[in-house]
Amino acid sequence: MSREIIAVLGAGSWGTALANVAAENGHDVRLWSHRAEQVDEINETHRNSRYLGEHSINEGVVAVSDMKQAVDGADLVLSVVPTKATREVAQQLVAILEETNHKVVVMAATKGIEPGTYKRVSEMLAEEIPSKYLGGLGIIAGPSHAEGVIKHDPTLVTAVSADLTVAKYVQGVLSNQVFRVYTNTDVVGSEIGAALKNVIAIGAGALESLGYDVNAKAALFTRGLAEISRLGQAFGANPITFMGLAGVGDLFATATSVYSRNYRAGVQLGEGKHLDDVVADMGMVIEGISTTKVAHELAQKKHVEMPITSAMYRVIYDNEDVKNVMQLLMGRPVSQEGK
Ligand SMILES: NC(=O)c1ccc[n+]([C@@H]2O[C@H](COP(=O)([O-])OP(=O)(O)OC[C@H]3O[C@@H](n4cnc5c(N)ncnc54)[C@H](O)[C@@H]3O)[C@@H](O)[C@H]2O)c1
Ligand SMILES: O=P(O)(O)OC[C@H](O)CO
Repeated sequence: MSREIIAVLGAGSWGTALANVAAENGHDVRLWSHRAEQVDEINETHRNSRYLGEHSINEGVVAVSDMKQAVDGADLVLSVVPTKATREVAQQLVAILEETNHKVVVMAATKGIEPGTYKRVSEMLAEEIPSKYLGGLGIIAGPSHAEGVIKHDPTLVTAVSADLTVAKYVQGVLSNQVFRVYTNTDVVGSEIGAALKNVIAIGAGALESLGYDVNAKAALFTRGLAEISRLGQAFGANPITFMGLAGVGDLFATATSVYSRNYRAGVQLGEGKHLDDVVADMGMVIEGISTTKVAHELAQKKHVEMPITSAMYRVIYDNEDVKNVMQLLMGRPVSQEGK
């Protein structure tokens, strides 16, 4: 693989960890942050302490606060900002591409769905970035906590694009001995799996707060995955995708890990902490809060049965007690698996 120029947009935990992987693979990596003090810290101390504590970042990662410095001449752009910042950042990217007049491959590592429009992240990017500037478009998904990736915990992710050549290109750029990249062409299924596992992870945290054991958690994962898969299939996803890295893989990682912001938010909500305080104290994006509302609405629009998602909606947005919704879920009419 040749030495690629890679612009990473967003220097939170995941953007920094992905930039680190790319730099360790010998690429020319520019990590854009809209916060000047973060740029200075990364360049001077090779740390991003707010997001990744004392973990050191490869010296090949050059942080910049001017997006043009990151994007000029780039072969690959990784968009790693929260869902709600995706359009704004894409618009800034487009303004630069208009100036530099070159094509880039854009991969989003964001996991969410836009409220109101119900657009997946790659759909937002396709709407914002004119095709004449797109050398390819896709997403990166899979079980990959930044905290694990930065300390070289063996990690598998999937590079997903409708164009397999693009997915294979990203696979080549990012793969190494501890970061193994698969490919997939099911963008719809991968994005739905990546976004909706966060809803179930919040639920897993809530179960933990109640002291429920492994049977309850296994039930939540299994039936949670069943409803994610039902919604995905209503949008034309390949059901096999939900058995893979963007499905069960990421669901397992997120819903069992203390690294997960979604899981931790669920624990705190289950303990009765107010939603506003949970969000404020986390100081990092908790995508599942917004995704729960989006998924609840999509289930109604698409007439897909998603009882766990709806229960989580009531816990998060109607302040319903976790124990009550759990009892309601358990009291539903018994039914048949596989439907
Ligand atoms: N953290 C992980 O382990 C992980 C792993 C896989 C995927 N993801 C996904 O990646 C996305 C980003 O997550 P994260 O963990 O890096 O979040 P984070 O909260 O750690 O960091 C978000 C970054 O985006 C920046 N940002 C926010 N709004 C911005 C704007 N309008 N313009 C420019 N920059 C802006 C913030 O300053 C911050 O640097 C999320 O969708 C998340 O689900 C995270
Ligand atoms: O920390 P979370 O809950 O946003 O999860 C991070 C990743 O999506 C795990 O793959």
